[in-house]
Amino acid sequence: MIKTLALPYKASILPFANVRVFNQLKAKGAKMELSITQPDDWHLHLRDGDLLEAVISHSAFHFGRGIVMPNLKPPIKTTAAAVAYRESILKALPADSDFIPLMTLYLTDTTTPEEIKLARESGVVYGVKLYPAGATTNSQDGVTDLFGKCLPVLEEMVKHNMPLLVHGEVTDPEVDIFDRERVFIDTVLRPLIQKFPQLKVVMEHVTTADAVRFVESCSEGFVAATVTPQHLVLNRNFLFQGGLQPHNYCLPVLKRETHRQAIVSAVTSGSKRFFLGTDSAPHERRKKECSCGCAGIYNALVALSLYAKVFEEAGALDKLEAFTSFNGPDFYGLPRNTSKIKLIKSRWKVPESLPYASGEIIPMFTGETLEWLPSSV
Ligand SMILES: NC(=O)N[C@@H](CC(=O)O)C(=O)O
Ligand SMILES: [Zn+2]
Ligand SMILES: [Zn+2]
Repeated sequence: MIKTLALPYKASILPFANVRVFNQLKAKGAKMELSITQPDDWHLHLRDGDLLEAVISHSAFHFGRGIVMPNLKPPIKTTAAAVAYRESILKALPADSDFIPLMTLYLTDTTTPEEIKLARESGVVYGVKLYPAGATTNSQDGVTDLFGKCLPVLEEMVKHNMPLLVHGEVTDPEVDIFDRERVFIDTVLRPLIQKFPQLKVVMEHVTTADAVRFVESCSEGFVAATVTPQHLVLNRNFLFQGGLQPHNYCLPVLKRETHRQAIVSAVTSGSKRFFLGTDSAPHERRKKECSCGCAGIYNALVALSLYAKVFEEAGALDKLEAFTSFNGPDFYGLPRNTSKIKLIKSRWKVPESLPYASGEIIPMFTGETLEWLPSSV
């Protein structure tokens, strides 16, 4: 029985997983499906309370595991808080779900090396998140001076092989918002990696050709990057298409077309350094559609369809599975999933709104028709 998350589709399905055969069938205009190892989401915002309850089933349907970001209010700064947050996620999961939340800690100027040790010993914390203070949603408590305040913690992280997950933008208001990732690489990331070559670093949601070049220049296995669907399919024109588009606003902000193309080339090249991280970031509609709207795109429903589209259009469907399902666990030193998921080449309509107890969420590509419908096997 095929389950499709209440998104009905009509298709005469020819099951197979071979991309060459797939292309032959495509040429003949037949309906097609891909079978791939269940993907994981290596950058995910699940929130808490009724927002958590509204979104959890979407991520749990598509992904085996998710690296859960700690930027709650208040942030998840301790292992004890991460353990409690994990419990509330498990409680909110649909009864038949095997989804595994991989927890993270929010790094502050006062995080202690002992906390890193506790995190590693807990067996449920898989990364420590660096938000430069003020860089993005709920980052007020983030780090103000990484090299001045966090060296002992970083040393401890190397000792425990604990990855540092980085929102890579400087916060200096003098720096143009479109340059903040590039400047962060030069002023923070490169010196950091020179100082700690053994530190595992994930540059989250890369948006520029500069980030791609930087990640490719680092040692494989130590520095990697997550890539969101929006930075693969949208450029900055989509922020202003026919008027201001708040649901296309996220941080780092969308960049110009040449940067988008560089990211597409990087992920479809088959490089092991890049893997799936949706940065799915739900906000209640009124917090996006207002005079000072929040950054964050809710893409959990559409992410796999969009990644598949990007790889298909690049003629690289044979590289999709490594990006969605192999490179992430390999980098984190975790086993790959053994279950499978299908992507059916069938048109489906994205819901216009997702109502929940406190309001509604507007999903990315609201009301539009996409191809590649994810379904369970
Ligand atoms: N990406 C975003 O625009 N927003 C994220 C935070 C983040 O990942 O920077 C959020 O928590 O809403
Ligand atoms: Zn971020
Ligand atoms: Zn994020």
